[in-house]
Amino acid sequence: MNFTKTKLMMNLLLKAMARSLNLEEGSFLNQFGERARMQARFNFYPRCSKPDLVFGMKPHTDSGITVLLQDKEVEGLQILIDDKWVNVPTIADALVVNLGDQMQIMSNGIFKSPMHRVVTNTEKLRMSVAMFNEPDPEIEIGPVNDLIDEKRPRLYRNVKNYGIINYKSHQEETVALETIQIDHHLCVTSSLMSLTSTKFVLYPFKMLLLWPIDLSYYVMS
Ligand SMILES: O=C(O)CCC(=O)C(=O)O
Ligand SMILES: [Fe+2]
Repeated sequence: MNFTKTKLMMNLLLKAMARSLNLEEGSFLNQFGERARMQARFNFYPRCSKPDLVFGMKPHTDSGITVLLQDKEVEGLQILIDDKWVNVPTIADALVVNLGDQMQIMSNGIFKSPMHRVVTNTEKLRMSVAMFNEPDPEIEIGPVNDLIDEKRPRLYRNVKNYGIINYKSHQEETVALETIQIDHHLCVTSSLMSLTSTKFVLYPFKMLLLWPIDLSYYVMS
């Protein structure tokens, strides 16, 4: 994967996501700033004789927005849907896009940051490449104003350098989002739940998105 091209694709996605919520195109992208971070991680999961005891990667949520190139054949990535771990299918040459906590924050809870993990197996090793795009840690990010109203009050405080908060929570096995969550009356939260359920959506241009979004106007060259 190429850094510049991946960033261009992520920028398009961020604009498309904003438009899908009838927001101004830069509502998410501008919060990433000129000095947004882009990091790559190459994951190697060897075969394991005790896959029921050993994770490839323990359950976590990503911090920003992630584009993942999975192993062509070997499954291993799972996301948590309704308290059940569900395999993310392998599709040759497809990119998996995963939204992290900061997208949940900026969208005031509309886009979900799915809990995910990687399991090992006894037969085959697995590899993946993840590209992580995060807002400039110096920039304060927060829910887009147009997504806050009486029916949908602000769910998160503004925050800077969320990557570090998420990293520390991962080490301590606590939930990072809870540290910046603003608690409201229960009925408000439950009305939001119907909007936020995570789904797999497969698009003709081979992108597997781990959240519901209408990208019908968006064309990849
Ligand atoms: O290897 C994978 O499929 C997922 C890796 C992952 O979740 C991560 O690097 O954050
Ligand atoms: Fe991840």
